[in-house]
Amino acid sequence: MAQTSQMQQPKQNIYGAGHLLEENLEAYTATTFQPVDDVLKEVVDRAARNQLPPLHVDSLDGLTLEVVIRMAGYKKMVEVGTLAGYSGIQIARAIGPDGHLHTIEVIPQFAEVAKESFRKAGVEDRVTVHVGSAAEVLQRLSKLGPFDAVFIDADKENYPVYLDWAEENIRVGGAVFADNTFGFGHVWREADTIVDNPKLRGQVAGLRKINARLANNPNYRATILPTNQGLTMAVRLK
Ligand SMILES: C[S@@+](CC[C@H](N)C(=O)[O-])C[C@H]1O[C@@H](n2cnc3c(N)ncnc32)[C@H](O)[C@@H]1O
Repeated sequence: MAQTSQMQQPKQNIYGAGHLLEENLEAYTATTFQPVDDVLKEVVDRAARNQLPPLHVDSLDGLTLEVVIRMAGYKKMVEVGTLAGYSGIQIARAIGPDGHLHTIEVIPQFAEVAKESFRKAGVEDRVTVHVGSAAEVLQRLSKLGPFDAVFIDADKENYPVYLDWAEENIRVGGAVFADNTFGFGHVWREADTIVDNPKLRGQVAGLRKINARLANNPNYRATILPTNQGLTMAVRLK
């Protein structure tokens, strides 16, 4: 049918699942709300020149994170997964000059790129970049808690480990944010049905666990923003 043949093919992500947001709406939101300013664009370009993978938070999710953190007035935050500092800059802007962000990156080269990003964004005084495996660094950070919020955006398989830590180290009224919680379009599947891609199977298993845990924990009120990547957010009630 003519109408069908004129329809745009849905965009595909790296695992072949479609993006949720229709392309015209995606273009409209990007033009209107302008989630990527010159500072963030420079980070993306410099990260590419340094051959970092292009895995920063979806630009609209990053902006949402910034706006929600500002609304809540959070000041003391932890980020698991720094990469080049893209989302870290948005968090740092949101917490303001009297806030502090501890961000954790396992690859030293990425951490160096991120430090440069924080310098260039003028937020280096309010950000500490910790180099190391998140599970280990988090244990050391416990003594600085409790924290207002944690943004989980590293190895998806280990999200449940990071959620364990977050549950112990955020205050009542604080929040857990987790990125990519649609599992690249596959989170609706039982993980063990993903037979052809063991990495994705592990990622989906981790993501399904944290979504279910947050959705069913009476100490939290949780939702998932239905963006292209899925952004889970949960506030601690008690
Ligand atoms: C999706 S990227 C983070 C993107 C970043 N939050 C942003 O939006 O700009 C995930 C990052 O987590 C790091 N990472 C992966 N496993 C990790 C671990 N076990 N501990 C700490 N960092 C880890 C990766 O090296 C990568 O830089």
